[in-house]
Amino acid sequence: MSISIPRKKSHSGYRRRENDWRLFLRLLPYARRHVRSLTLSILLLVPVAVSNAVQPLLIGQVISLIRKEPSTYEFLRNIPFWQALQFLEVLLVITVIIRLIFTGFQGYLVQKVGQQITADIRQDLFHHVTSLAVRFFDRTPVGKIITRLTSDVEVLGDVFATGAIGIVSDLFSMLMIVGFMFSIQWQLALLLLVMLIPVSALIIYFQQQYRKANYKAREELSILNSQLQENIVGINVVQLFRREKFNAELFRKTNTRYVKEVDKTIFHDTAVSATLEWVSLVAIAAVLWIGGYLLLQNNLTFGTLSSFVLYAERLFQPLQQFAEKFTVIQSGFTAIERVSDVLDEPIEIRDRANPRVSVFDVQFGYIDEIVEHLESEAEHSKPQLGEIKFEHVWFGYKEDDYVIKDLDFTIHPGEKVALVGPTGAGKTTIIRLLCRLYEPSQGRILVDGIDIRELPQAELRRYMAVILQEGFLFAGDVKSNITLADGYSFEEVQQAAEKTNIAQFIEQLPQGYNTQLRERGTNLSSGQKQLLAFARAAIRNPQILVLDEATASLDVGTEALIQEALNKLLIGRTAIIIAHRLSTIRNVDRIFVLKRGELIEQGNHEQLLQLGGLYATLHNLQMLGN
Ligand SMILES: Nc1ncnc2c1ncn2[C@@H]1O[C@H](COP(=O)(O)OP(=O)(O)OP(=O)(O)O)[C@@H](O)[C@H]1O
Repeated sequence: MSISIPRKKSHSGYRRRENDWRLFLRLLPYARRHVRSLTLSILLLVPVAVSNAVQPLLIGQVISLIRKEPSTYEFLRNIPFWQALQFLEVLLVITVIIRLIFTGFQGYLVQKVGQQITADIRQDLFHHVTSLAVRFFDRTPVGKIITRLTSDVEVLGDVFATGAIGIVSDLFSMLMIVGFMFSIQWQLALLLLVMLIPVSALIIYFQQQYRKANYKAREELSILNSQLQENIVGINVVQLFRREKFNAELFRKTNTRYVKEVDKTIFHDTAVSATLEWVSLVAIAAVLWIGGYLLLQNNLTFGTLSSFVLYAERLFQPLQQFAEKFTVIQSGFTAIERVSDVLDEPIEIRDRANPRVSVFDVQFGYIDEIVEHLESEAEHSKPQLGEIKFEHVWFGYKEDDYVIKDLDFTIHPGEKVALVGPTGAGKTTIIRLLCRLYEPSQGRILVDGIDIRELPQAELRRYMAVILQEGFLFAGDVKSNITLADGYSFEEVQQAAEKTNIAQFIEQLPQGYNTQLRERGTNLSSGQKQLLAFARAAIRNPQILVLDEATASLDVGTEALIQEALNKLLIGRTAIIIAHRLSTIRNVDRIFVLKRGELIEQGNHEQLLQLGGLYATLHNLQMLGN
């Protein structure tokens, strides 16, 4: 178990920082599905922004009116004082009510849409990740994928949940305020505007720094989660080999790095708030200083000065909110960038757009028909389907490092072939290639004369059943672990269990077929898990059966029971059996002996013994062992 996860120096944050605009465009298809709610929520921001900008003006007018200053609007001067005052107060109350109601409703709407968009993205990510080729999972730590699917998507949701979309309204508010200010008194308006420019530049700088730190923090979080996941999954090894202290130290180091990066984000975030805090006070002081001077010179009324004191505060207030939201949006962009990394991961193994053929078209319409056909005639005639052909197949997990070299063989319908060879010879790899979990670098693989790349993957995998050494079980009951949501009836499940001689074992479980299994089947033994894997294969009536060390974890008694069931199951089907214990494959039709990815011997047990090659050596060694 390796705990250290290579830390890429040039992570994609540096490698390819997509510009924000392009990242934003990635959200558009999702936003388009909720276009009405989104438009409404943006439209609602307009009256909120207008009310916000109008309030200081109204307050200034009230003061001017009371002090009978010339800056009072003409039409207010022409109506009785109390009526004018009432008019301004009513307007003020209306603006307050508009802000109150619309802000609340808008917030609710945006959050609701945000949650839906987040759920859509999460769903797409899940679908995409589960469609990716095994190669992707070979190189990507699970924790990293989980972080992207959970917390990165969550951060994206925060963009909506915190109302960061209201950034539009903050911008609009600022524009409205600037407009109103210039309409009242241009010198003071200019003063505030000039102050706004360097402050905005400073904020943009801090935000950029924040973004960089945030990307790194998210990367560290991925590593942290990977370590966590690895330690939990491998808890037995961790405890048996007393790695707790050592792993805790590794974890502490990553944790410290994570906290350091988060600290940086906090620093840049608070730097923005602090800057804005004092700038808004300086702005008020500047307005009072210059405004006071103008007032003393009778170039400014008291009412207008009051309006500007309020404007100075309000101009920086949206900027402050803008900065806060900008921080959330920056994290959101980081999240889109990271989520996009996964979404952009090409699906290496795809079905052809128009698959030319279907394996089921060959002779029968549907697999069950094939099986029915086989079961009725199997005893008497040789099956016609289930041929496997490897044509000069080469393959390497890494480019040019071939682990399968020029494999060229045909397995005839109904033939039972065993793959033997030393550890690492490439036996499992052959199975993976046959199931199209990986694609050959050169050559092709044919099933019943059809190149497997021409077949939809679902059909190919329905045509064959693979039983691995480690049966994987999902959380759920025994029944659903056999059907795997394929719509088989309870009777069929029972029949499959009986066919594989495991019905008795299932009935002994506390609730029989309804016994709940824990995640990864931790409440069953390895042998018991394996038994369920046999039933899972049997119910599917596969034409090709692949057993990869499938009986290795069974005790001798159970193995004999399963072997008997297997013998029945194998009738009329092609089978590939991987086994290390050569005694279990003595009766197969042909044995392929592999060494470093090459097929070096083939024949039946007797022939190979006579040949006196690698098989004979392995056989003799095992005989000595017994
Ligand atoms: N996912 C992988 N990524 C990179 N290399 C791999 C991967 N899986 C297997 N290999 C390498 O490919 C070679 C063949 O492996 P394979 O699992 O096919 O051997 P095998 O014959 O099934 O071995 P065993 O008998 O131990 O199960 C080995 O050298 C192994 O290290």
